[in-house]
Amino acid sequence: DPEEAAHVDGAPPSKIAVVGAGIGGSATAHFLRQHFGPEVQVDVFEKGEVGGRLATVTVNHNDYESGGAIIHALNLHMQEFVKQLGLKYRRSMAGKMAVFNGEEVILEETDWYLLDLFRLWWRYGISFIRLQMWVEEIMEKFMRIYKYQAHGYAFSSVEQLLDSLGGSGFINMTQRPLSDSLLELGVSQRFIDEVIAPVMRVNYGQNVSIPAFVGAVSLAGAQNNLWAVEGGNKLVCSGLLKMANANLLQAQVNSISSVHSGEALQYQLSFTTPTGKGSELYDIVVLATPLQTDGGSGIQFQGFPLPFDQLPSDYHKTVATIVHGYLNTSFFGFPDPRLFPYASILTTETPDLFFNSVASVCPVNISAGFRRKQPQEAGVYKVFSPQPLDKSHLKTLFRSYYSVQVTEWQSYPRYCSSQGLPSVELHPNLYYLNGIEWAASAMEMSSVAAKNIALLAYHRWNRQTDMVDQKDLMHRIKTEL
Ligand SMILES: Cc1cc2nc3c(=O)[nH]c(=O)nc-3n(C[C@H](O)[C@H](O)[C@H](O)COP(=O)(O)OP(=O)(O)OC[C@H]3O[C@@H](n4cnc5c(N)ncnc54)[C@H](O)[C@@H]3O)c2cc1C
Ligand SMILES: CC(C)=CCC/C(C)=C/CC/C(C)=C/CSC[C@H](N)C(=O)O
Repeated sequence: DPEEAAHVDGAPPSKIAVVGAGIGGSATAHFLRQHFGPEVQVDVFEKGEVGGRLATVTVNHNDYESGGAIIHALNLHMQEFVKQLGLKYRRSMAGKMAVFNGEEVILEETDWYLLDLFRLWWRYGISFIRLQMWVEEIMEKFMRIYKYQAHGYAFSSVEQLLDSLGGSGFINMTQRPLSDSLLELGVSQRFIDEVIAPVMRVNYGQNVSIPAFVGAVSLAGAQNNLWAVEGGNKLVCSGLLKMANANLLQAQVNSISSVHSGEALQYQLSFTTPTGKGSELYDIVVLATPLQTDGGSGIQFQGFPLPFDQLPSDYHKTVATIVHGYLNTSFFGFPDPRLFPYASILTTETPDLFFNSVASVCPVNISAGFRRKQPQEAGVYKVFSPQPLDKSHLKTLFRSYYSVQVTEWQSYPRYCSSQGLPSVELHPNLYYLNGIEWAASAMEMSSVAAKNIALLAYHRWNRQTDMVDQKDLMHRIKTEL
């Protein structure tokens, strides 16, 4: 029982560990400092690079996002971090988009908004209006989290959090395929195949049977109000760690054991640093890393049972290939590259198609007079694919190239609508931030989870049960003094 956590009443924790310095771990360190105050020691363990899945690669003296790239205009935690850290916004320059079915471009954006609308209506009826309204409604409900968190409310599970935002409707959305929800909404099968499936492929590398909740987040990520952080999104992570006055330890955590001394429960973290092995005791531990069996954190848990029979299932592999070269526009039906008008190409679910998307990308420092290269010039492109591209794939997509850089990501959960959502409270004072990714994986989801876990840890430590899993929060907040 989490409320049984044993510590001397009234005494604050002296040491807290956070495992992982991606956006989730860095934001957790920041919020823990906010809630527990300046005295507590916050140690952040990171086995790789600060930023985790937010990372850049350098091409020709410019840096490009190879992991998490875009942020929604209504992602308020990310917005607030950027403001507090004195960083700058970079508007996402999407450019024109097209959908390719392996043989030809079947759908394209033009310079004429009204023409685009007319074409959408002609081809799909009012599906796109229904879809837009559906995504807007979900976003509006999602935004409630900021109010609840600002008032200090926390949730003990992802289900409780989602329930407070959108009731059983949101929880159902994590359990049913996106395609079912959209068909029920009156969206046509053709629209699902030609528009929705390509968006799911570019964003989550998966198909329209992923759960409706993550599907809606993915569709929000296809709207045109997106931005990124000037200089690279990972700057938020290093900035938050600094602002939190956290100790960053370059170390891989190998095991976490529970240690009881009298009334008190603590956790012993054993870890490996570049110079040797070590171990430390902590009052509170936050795991801000995926815990899946294959390629996950590799942490062993000793002395206490975990609240799941088995670790959450595997993550999906996404390969991000950044190519500096000349796009082979003939492959898309444009023998003359000067007539190729698109900045990004999405793809339909087509057997034998080896890539999910290819897009001309902007460097993270766009202010230095950037101009998107024309297809007849050498440019920098990002290809997402489920498997690494071989030479023949590269030859198909590019006439020639100067450089190729490959990042193989364990990117997001392999979503399936029958899986449940894992617990985020693993044992008293031991929390699992990335449980939220099984609802949807995005920078803002990890940030929302970070705030929730910092609040939850604080309320559990201080036994403030009236601040956890409260019902009817909208009404409560309105009537609070
Ligand atoms: C290719 C790609 C594109 C994406 N695009 C977007 C996008 O455009 N917009 C968006 O919002 N989201 C996007 N995402 C998702 C987003 O990047 C993630 O949801 C988010 O970055 C997850 O952050 P996190 O801190 O929770 O996890 P991570 O970033 O994975 O951080 C976990 C950290 O823990 C460390 N770690 C693991 N085990 C240990 C251990 N035992 N000891 C010490 N350290 C350990 C890891 O090295 C890692 O740094 C994308 C992801 C990928 C892969
Ligand atoms: C969490 C909420 C409410 C909204 C987030 C919307 C958002 C930004 C979703 C993005 C999801 C995602 C995992 C995108 C990956 S690929 C991004 C891009 N197409 C690229 O080319 O890198």
